[in-house]
Amino acid sequence: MTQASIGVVGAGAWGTALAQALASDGRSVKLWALEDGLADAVNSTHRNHLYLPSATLASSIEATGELADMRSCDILLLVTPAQYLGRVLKNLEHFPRDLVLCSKGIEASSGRMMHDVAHDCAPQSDIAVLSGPTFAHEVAAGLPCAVTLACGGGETQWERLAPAIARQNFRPYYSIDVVGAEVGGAVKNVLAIACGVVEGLELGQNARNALITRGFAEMLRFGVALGGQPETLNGLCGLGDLVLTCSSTSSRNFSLGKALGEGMSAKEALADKRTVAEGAHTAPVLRDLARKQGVQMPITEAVNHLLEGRSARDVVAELLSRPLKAEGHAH
Ligand SMILES: NC(=O)C1=CN([C@@H]2O[C@H](COP(=O)(O)OP(=O)(O)OC[C@H]3O[C@@H](n4cnc5c(N)ncnc54)[C@H](O)[C@@H]3O)[C@@H](O)[C@H]2O)C=CC1
Ligand SMILES: O=C(CO)COP(=O)(O)O
Repeated sequence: MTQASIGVVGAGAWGTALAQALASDGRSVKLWALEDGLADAVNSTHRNHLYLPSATLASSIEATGELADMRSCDILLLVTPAQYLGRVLKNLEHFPRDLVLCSKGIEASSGRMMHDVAHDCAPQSDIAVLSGPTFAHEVAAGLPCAVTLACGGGETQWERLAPAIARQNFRPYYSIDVVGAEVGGAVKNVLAIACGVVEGLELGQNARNALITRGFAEMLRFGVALGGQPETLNGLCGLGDLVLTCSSTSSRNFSLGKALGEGMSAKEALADKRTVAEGAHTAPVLRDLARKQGVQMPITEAVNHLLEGRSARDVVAELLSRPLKAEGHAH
């Protein structure tokens, strides 16, 4: 049987790392890069100097600046920042049967989750979500990791995707819960900003772990309200990614929060960034969706206050002054 041909759309840190993981067994992988000259630089130097300078890339990665070159792919991994997914999909001329969404966020202008954005553009394709605890630089270095691969097309899609995506050190776990997988990735980015603030203010490890646990309760409430399964959020794409991202300055979201906790203004912290801190874009739309669903998300509300310019100390004091309640309370 011939191997499915794979394309990766988006040559930021994560798209580049995914291309590298998939090319690690010598398979050829197409990689679309937006920036002028980046595709040529990747092909000639086997490096992505803009987004992942630490990695040496396989020569079987073929980068291109032309989206039209992705038309021959059987499987496309979509790895743009969440706010650009709709725009890039509109420019794709042809959609393969399998689309794998790898962005972690919610479209701010419409409140749509990524699978809704993709479905609206490509209603004939089966849509899967790949998400989990995966810092790009570690994946690109070939270190082991595991992800949730939630297949909207069910087991038959999994049977197509698993052999194309699994590698010795890159282990996908099957799920059918696309909504749960997307909620995990989108919400953990917002919570990582909050944990960074705790680090920046030097509030200690107890406070950070309280925030992770209470943040997880928010993620669960929101995910279940949208129709996701609790067991998905207990897994790699939920709790697993939350713990990773809330514990390390390798996370752009955690680092953003840390800068805010150290006293930098949101405007300064977000200025002139080539790389994306998705939580800053997701936080307002997540708050609006949660309010619409009647789901309480006090940490998400607090992150919004910070991004709107309130001082980190005031926001933390407000969180700590909330009325006491039962730990397992549903709201
Ligand atoms: N970096 C990581 O470790 C991981 C990132 N992700 C997710 O992957 C997604 C992409 O993140 P990264 O690759 O880290 O991005 P990055 O921060 O490394 O790079 C920014 C990306 O935005 C793209 N971009 C900028 N303007 C654009 C436009 N107008 N249209 C389309 N694309 C545009 C750039 O071409 C580049 O690919 C995000 O949703 C992120 O949450 C998921 C897992 C791990
Ligand atoms: O999603 C990630 C790890 O799983 C990367 O986190 P950041 O986007 O915060 O860097």
